[in-house]
Amino acid sequence: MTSTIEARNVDVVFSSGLGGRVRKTALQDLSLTVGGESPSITAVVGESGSGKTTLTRLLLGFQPATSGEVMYNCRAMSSLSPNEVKAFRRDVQAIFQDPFEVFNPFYRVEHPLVTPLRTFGLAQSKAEAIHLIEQAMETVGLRPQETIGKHPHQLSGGQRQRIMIARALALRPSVIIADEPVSMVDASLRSTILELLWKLNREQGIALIYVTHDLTTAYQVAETILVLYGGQVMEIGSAEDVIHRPRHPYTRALIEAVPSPDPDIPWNLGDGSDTGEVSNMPDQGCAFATRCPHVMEKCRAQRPPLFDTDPLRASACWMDERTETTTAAEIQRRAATARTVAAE
Ligand SMILES: Nc1ncnc2c1ncn2[C@@H]1O[C@H](COP(=O)(O)OP(=O)(O)OP(=O)(O)O)[C@@H](O)[C@H]1O
Repeated sequence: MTSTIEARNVDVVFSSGLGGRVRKTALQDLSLTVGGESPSITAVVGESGSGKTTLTRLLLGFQPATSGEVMYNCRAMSSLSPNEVKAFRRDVQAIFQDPFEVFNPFYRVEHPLVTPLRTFGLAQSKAEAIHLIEQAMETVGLRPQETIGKHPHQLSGGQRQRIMIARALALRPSVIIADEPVSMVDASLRSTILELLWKLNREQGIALIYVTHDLTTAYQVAETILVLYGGQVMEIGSAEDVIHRPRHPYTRALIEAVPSPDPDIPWNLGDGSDTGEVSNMPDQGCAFATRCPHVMEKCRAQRPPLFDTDPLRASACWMDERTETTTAAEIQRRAATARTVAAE
């Protein structure tokens, strides 16, 4: 059983301009529960300005609700004592979009990991902190001996993002809120990091909120999808229902806007399949039409049509390689190899 965070009918209204006369409702009547008995992955999907960052800040306790309440383990966040707030700060971790912004360029990359371990009393000495950091780095596929001691600019964007995930992990959280964690990494690393988040949920029972503008990656990893527009929940339901049986016109419009690798083949709507399995997807849509385990299976099988259509997107499927940096040339090389396999 993990901790529970619950937003109950929350409004967030910002006042700005002269005398605070300009009012903007960033979230309206929003309710959402994560964690609890069966911790899962909840994706919050919305376009720019829909209120994703405001929701992230609200759930992290950085943004007060104008009305409604955010509960942490059934207690109103606004009523937590300083010690309870400290426990919350360890238990609920965040991963942000830009892994460079979080680092201080003057410190070595392990600095933002050592400090919270000491602050939260999880390590009694620097040596113990380093040991915990090494473990967390290994969990996220980093080699500690090649990482510790470096400065942020000496690592790739993907490595920096994994350090941030390692930082979150080292604090043994029960909830992680990942705000656009893959929007600044390339296609290949995107899959690796999404798979990593997926594993953290499955193997360590961490509840995850995955905030994204990208419906396709939401579908790949999440059990529940919440569609946000103009600060309001347009739709919330199981990933299968939201994608295959969208109820709200806005959700349908979002789905229809997802580009297919083959422009002549629609992504998924229209064939009436209700199986819950993803068999209604055209082969060419594999990279975006499948959820995490299916993606891995299909891509390990190197399905030829996928690689013929769009090498860049297809590269997102290479889940079993922990690629540190993937250049465009490498993607082309992989696509060429796949085409050769297809020809044989
Ligand atoms: N501090 C603030 N003061 C006034 N308005 C704000 C403030 N923060 C956010 N807003 C407004 O609230 C709305 C939601 O903003 P928010 O940053 O949550 O959206 P978002 O979905 O995260 O967008 P993006 O994907 O572009 O980051 C926007 O219209 C924004 O201009």
